[in-house]
Amino acid sequence: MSLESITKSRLVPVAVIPSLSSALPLAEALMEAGLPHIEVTLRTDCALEAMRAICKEFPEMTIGAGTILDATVLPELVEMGVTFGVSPGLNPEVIEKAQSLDFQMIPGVITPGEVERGLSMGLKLLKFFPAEAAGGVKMLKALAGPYGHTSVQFVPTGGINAANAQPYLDLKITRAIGGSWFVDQKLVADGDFEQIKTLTRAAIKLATPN
Ligand SMILES: O=C(O)C(=O)C[C@H](O)[C@H](O)COP(=O)(O)O
Repeated sequence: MSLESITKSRLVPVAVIPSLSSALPLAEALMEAGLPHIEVTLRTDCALEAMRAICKEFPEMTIGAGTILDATVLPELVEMGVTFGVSPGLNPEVIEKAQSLDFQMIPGVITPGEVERGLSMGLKLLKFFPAEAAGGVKMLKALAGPYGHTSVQFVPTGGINAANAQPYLDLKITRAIGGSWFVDQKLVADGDFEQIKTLTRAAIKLATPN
């Protein structure tokens, strides 16, 4: 499976799943709202099981794993049908292992040095993280100067919400934006999937090009 639905919607939902019982209702809410993909962060004990359940019940969804901090988890992700991985930083060991498994990683970068490290490893899609704290749209625009003519694109993530998303989306170098504001951890924990659907529909409206 490709990243087609991410490229089309320009939106990556970054979810923290507190308990296994929330996994399928969350995936269903995203599907019903019109977003057939999810990034599940590896920050909770049930994250792997949650991804396995979503892969099984929603084979039409594109599933990604977030917060990949070491390479050892990668074979299991591939085996269960996860399509892409996201990490807060660029860890060459993780990238090399992912490449050997033909698994797409979207590592986090901020600085020109990190961008070039990614380029030298053949990566075309990088996460700009933590976007707001690291200079936001201004920083990303500055990076678009020397790197805009290459084929690299970014997924700005970190501190992005409905109020500040638009200027990121307006940049050609932005493939998609990532965020948790419409799949908020508290809403997931409270089981408020109706509100998640409402926020997701609004986020899709904001991000999807006309
Ligand atoms: O751990 C990862 O691999 C991540 O993907 C980090 C997340 O992108 C951000 O934690 C989301 O940031 P917020 O939208 O501000 O909640």
